[in-house]
Amino acid sequence: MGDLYFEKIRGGLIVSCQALEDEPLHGGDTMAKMALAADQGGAIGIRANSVHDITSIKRTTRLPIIGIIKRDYDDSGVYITPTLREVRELMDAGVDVIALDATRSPRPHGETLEELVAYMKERGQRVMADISTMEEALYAESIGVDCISTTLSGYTPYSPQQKEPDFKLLQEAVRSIRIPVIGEGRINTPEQAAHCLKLGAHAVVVGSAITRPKLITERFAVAVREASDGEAR
Ligand SMILES: CC(=O)N[C@H](C=O)[C@@H](O)[C@H](O)[C@H](O)COP(=O)(O)O
Repeated sequence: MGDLYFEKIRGGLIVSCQALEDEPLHGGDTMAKMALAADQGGAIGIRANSVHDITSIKRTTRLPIIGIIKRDYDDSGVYITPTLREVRELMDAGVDVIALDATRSPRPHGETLEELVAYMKERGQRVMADISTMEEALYAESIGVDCISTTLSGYTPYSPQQKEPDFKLLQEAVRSIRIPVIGEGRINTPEQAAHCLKLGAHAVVVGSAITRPKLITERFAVAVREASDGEAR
């Protein structure tokens, strides 16, 4: 029998509920309320950052959780679940899947992706590899992760920098990889989310377009300003 988790999320929308310290919605039970709204709106899963948010989301909804801990270490650009310390914290909190940076960038303290994946798999923990290129996707699959997500395309210097989701990477990954491929990153409209599924994504993760009102407001504000400048001319 296949993994029930992947059956449950097949063809569904996962909502990323995150607000960092410098964001207006950070703190309290705000992300739990976001997760409840996502649940009521038809999401089939949540992606969340930090033990605090994960614990409060678990009190509010029973949706399965992809957990991460974003932590900056001085010597590294790797910030999504960078080291064993964050992996252990997430395993103690209990999440359905741990997502981690699976790019080529060196990790803090000389730790390696391979070691972290082996640690989790030995303990029966599902792992999602956040990748930015096909090479990283293939490597992550070869070391035994359970699924990959296109999360980091556009966030490494060697991946395409674009406003749109990386449909090309998604499509190539779906063609070449046997484990589930999740579409994630800059999916800003329902049409783009649907397109990811048409390309063969197992599920999609949408964050900012649903749970970051400051960014959503900025998009409207820019459009309105440009329209009113056009009128004035
Ligand atoms: C690059 C990075 O740090 N991505 C983070 C990963 O957890 C989140 O900040 C994103 O919100 C998430 O990936 C969903 O993407 P978007 O918000 O574009 O829908």
